[in-house]
Amino acid sequence: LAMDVRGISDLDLEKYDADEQVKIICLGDSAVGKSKVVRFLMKCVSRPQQLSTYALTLYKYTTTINGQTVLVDFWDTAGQERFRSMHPSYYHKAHACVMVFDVQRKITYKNLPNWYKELREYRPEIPCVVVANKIDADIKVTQKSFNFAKKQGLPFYFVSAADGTNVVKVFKDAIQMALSYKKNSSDFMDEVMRELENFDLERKEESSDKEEETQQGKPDSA
Ligand SMILES: Nc1nc2c(ncn2[C@@H]2O[C@H](COP(=O)(O)OP(=O)(O)OP(=O)(O)O)[C@@H](O)[C@H]2O)c(=O)[nH]1
Ligand SMILES: [Mg+2]
Repeated sequence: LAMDVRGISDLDLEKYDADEQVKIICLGDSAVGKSKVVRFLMKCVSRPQQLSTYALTLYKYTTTINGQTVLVDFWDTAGQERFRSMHPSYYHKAHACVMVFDVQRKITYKNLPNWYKELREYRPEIPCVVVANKIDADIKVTQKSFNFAKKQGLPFYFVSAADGTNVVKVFKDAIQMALSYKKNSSDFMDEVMRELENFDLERKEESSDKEEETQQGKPDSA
């Protein structure tokens, strides 16, 4: 699977003439507005593409950040969150997460720690932002305090997918964080992936050195 994902990414970078690629995922209870937020965003970007399967919609677009062309893969699920848990492949190699709740439904806020816990099981260190959506329904909610984000040290945004308040800002920030995460990543799984890649290279080098080695005598066996 890892090989496939890597293969596809490389093709994409060429196809889109991009310098970088980030995968952003979205978490939160059903009907909080995850899809509406990303659909609003797609109206603000150039050349958006959409690939849908029964369980997942993948949005792709390119954007320029700090002079670099960044290919953004945004993953949105269709209803899997009703089962309170996402398939592990959803988290695979994600670089940032946008966690959404509905300011009009307290239960969706109360469920944030559950989503956060699952995220951290798969991706211990990726940047995560918290989105309080549907503020258009009652602007007074922006005076309320929602302490979950502060307690976890996560950026927090009041958003409306209906009128677009802060939508572009959230994603701009999330992409920027994803890029700097990619640069400085120390997630355990990423380390493992890097080691595997290096291991592959070492083995290739080793086999081309083989002839030389046998002539010089067998190295100490470990
Ligand atoms: N007033 C208002 N309604 C919104 C907003 N965002 C989403 N909605 C409405 O909330 C409902 C659910 O929105 P979706 O985008 O389908 O929610 P979702 O999180 O993708 O839901 P699932 O795909 O079922 O998990 C829809 O009726 C939207 O029109 C918003 O910012 N303001
Ligand atoms: Mg949806």
